[in-house]
Amino acid sequence: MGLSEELFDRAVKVIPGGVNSPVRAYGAIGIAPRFIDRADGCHIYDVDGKEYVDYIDSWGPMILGHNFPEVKESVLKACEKGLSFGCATAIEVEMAEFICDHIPHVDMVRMVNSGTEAVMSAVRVARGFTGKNKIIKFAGCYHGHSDAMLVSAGSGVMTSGVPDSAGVPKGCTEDTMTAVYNDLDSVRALMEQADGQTAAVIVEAVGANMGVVPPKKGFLEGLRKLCDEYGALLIFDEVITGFRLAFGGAAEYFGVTPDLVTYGKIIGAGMPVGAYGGRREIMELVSPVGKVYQAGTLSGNPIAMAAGLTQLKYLYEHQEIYKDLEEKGKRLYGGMEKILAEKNLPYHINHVSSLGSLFFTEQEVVDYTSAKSSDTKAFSEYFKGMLAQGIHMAPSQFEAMFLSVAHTDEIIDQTLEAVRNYFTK
Ligand SMILES: Cc1ncc(COP(=O)(O)O)c(C=O)c1O
Ligand SMILES: N[C@H](C=O)CCC(=O)O
Repeated sequence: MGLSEELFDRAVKVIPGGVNSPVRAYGAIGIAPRFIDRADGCHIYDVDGKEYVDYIDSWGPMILGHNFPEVKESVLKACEKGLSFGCATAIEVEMAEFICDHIPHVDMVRMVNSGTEAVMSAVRVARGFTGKNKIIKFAGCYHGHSDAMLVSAGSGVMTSGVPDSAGVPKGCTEDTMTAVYNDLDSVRALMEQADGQTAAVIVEAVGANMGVVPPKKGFLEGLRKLCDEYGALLIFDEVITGFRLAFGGAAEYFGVTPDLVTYGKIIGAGMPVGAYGGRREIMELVSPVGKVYQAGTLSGNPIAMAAGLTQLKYLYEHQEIYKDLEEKGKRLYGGMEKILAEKNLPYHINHVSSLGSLFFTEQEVVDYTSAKSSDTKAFSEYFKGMLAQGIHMAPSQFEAMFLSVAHTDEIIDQTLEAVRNYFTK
């Protein structure tokens, strides 16, 4: 028994499921999770001293790779001044100015501590602004674990086969309507049903919590039009795509402008941060200027701001990174597609730039239903086969693989070799 197994045995006695977030528990895999000691570049090391190529990247924020020197230094420097003041700071103003100066659809932004908080707050603002209550989300899209969003959610909710959560009163979700991803007719039907009472449509512009599901051509543009037609706000949840697909996130990548946007872990470079922002007239409704209450003791934490701002500035000044990530994505996911074809395997790869998923299904995956047709047992065997070869991926069929600039061509080719080995059984 290794140290990870020993730690897991101890953990399950004192932490529900032994983990602080469900998907980490390897629930669908049936082995103890790897307990991680440290990470550097594209590698992660477990407590047993094993090295893995990491394709989780802390679920997205490590765009520059783990332990990126400038980010680490900024954190150490900020720590010397104190860890938290619960008061206004210069760095949070700098962070907000930087985002507002460089993201055209963000005039004002409010920092929070997680993606969950960002979405919960954005939805509240959308309701406050429009004076309407109904929200449309998409089956298989995950927007964190606030009560109103735990309806047909993706990510860990999908992996564990729990369609909704216990403990969420019916009243909290009765205004949440669920549409089919990539299906504009389903959105129009709900808008009609809501009879002018839709406050907002919230969408992951690239679905990344039912595995990676790209928007079909015209889908995001269609959402924009429907929102305008029915007087609803369009919210892009860019917790995964923001500053990753392009500096301006999915909005820039696909050329569609949302009214509100939510960010998460990426703007903290891995520190616990979230943010929501958008047009001035909407954001001016947020307390203390407006009537929509939202607060947070640790919001705008100076250490998190230092890490995040350093990463954002680096990304902005080195935008060639986005072309590089696109190329890396083609090399990895395109390479996997070729291996599947070589081996006559009917499975599907979906990818958008650095995000990708291999689905163990013969169906093209375009929405929640087709994602769910995947053979999760086959995924689980594949996961174990890749882990044994030193490749660390999300332990669920319904999560994305994340590339960083630290994944070199050589590392990607080694990963492809591991994929080929696995399928040469
Ligand atoms: C698209 C999306 N929105 C919201 C969240 C919630 O963020 P957090 O886990 O930081 O609360 C996540 C991930 O967890 C996410 O992927
Ligand atoms: N899919 C989630 C984030 O994007 C997984 C992270 C978590 O919930 O722990």
